[in-house]
Amino acid sequence: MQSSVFSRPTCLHSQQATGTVRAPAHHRSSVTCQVATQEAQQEASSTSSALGGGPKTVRTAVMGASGYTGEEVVRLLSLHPMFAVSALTADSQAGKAYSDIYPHLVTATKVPNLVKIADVDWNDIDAAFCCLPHATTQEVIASLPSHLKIVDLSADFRLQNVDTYREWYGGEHKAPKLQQEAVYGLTEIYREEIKKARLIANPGCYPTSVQLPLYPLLAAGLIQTEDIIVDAKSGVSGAGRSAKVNLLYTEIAEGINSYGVSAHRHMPEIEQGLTDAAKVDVTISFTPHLMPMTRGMQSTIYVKLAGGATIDELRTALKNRYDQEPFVTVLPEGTVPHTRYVRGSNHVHMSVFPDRLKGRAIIICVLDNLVKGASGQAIQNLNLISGIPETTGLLQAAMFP
Ligand SMILES: NC(=O)C1=CN([C@@H]2O[C@H](COP(=O)(O)OP(=O)(O)OC[C@H]3O[C@@H](n4cnc5c(N)ncnc54)[C@H](OP(=O)(O)O)[C@@H]3O)[C@@H](O)[C@H]2O)C=CC1
Ligand SMILES: CC(=O)N[C@@H](CCC(=O)OP(=O)(O)O)C(=O)O
Repeated sequence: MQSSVFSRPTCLHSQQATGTVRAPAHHRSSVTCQVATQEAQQEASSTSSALGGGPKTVRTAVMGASGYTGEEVVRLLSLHPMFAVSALTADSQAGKAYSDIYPHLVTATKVPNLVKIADVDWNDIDAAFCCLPHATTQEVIASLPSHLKIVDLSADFRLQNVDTYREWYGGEHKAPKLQQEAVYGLTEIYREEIKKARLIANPGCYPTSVQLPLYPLLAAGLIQTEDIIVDAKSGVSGAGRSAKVNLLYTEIAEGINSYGVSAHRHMPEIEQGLTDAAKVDVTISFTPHLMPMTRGMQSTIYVKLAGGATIDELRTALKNRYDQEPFVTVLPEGTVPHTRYVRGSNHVHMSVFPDRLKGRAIIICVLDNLVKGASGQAIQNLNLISGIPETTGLLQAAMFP
């Protein structure tokens, strides 16, 4: 069993000296990368898989591997010492070699060809990443054998209330029992529940970028539960790889547009998490925008301070909450987050600013929609439920410039 899906050495970090330097939080994303990658990999190699106490290598299947999030799982697993890619599925692209559809992964000579889901031998698989379009996933997952650990990247199991699912996704939930079993995979918030889970509902990209900053602030009563306004922006890869006219270069370049105005299906998902934090109903105003960039996401969030709280208190609360988190960095006062500083990485950057309007704050949070917004967080969650260090295979710094 191979521990890397690539045929050549892919990580120079594994040849570098170890150390125990811990950088200041705002530098941590890049500075500790070389050290921590090796530490995590050594720790991972000495940890038995929690998946039945069987082989150390976890044999994974990536369903929907011809799509963008599936590709991102395969790309990230090239640096993962414990997860092997043992099956790749596709629909229209089934039958092809992986490098035929993703030539940048031409060195991934050890990955299997794309097959239909029905042709996977699940006896040879320990865990699955489900990267299928939402509403197609419920029946697929319900049909899989129960020994599998599953991280579902679609929205199908995120909403705990199936009535809310019907309202926003336009149909009855087809696996309501499984829905009750699913654990929402916002790792930094629900880590302990995730460790014990078999089925993870991986969060949406927008919901990750809104809940990570707001959850601790609502839980601490530092911001009001009303009049939360989220202005969010996404790169085009957020819409997947399938061909659509509105995603053509000619329709995207040199302009931006809002979509899903007052109606985007991520609103109930975000409200579910924020309500859990505040312990009272929270509603938000949320408007997403499509940006002429390939990947990246920014949520600019306008909130009202609660009970005389100050901007410094908000910043301190977030810093304290995320100080030990390897993937979440609260930037120093006055520092503006940029999507380009998290591009290709599992890192989240956030910052708190005073609004010119008294009693209000502006919070900005950025991430890569395909990594922390999807496939990176999915691997982080499977690391957790496999009993290996959560950072395994994920500590690479952002691609810049
Ligand atoms: N893109 C992003 O930034 C994010 C996406 N997500 C979610 O992740 C999931 C995957 O998204 P993404 O990778 O962007 O989507 P893509 O459209 O890029 O890929 C979809 C994949 O699913 C396969 N597929 C489509 N229909 C079927 C079917 N009926 N049966 C079996 N396989 C099928 C496709 O196969 P083929 O190509 O062979 O036809 C392809 O491999 C979605 O639920 C999405 O909402 C979540 C967070 C962020
Ligand atoms: C740019 C773009 O189209 N983004 C997608 C969101 C990303 C995503 O796929 O979210 P889910 O996992 O919830 O489906 C959208 O707005 O529907």
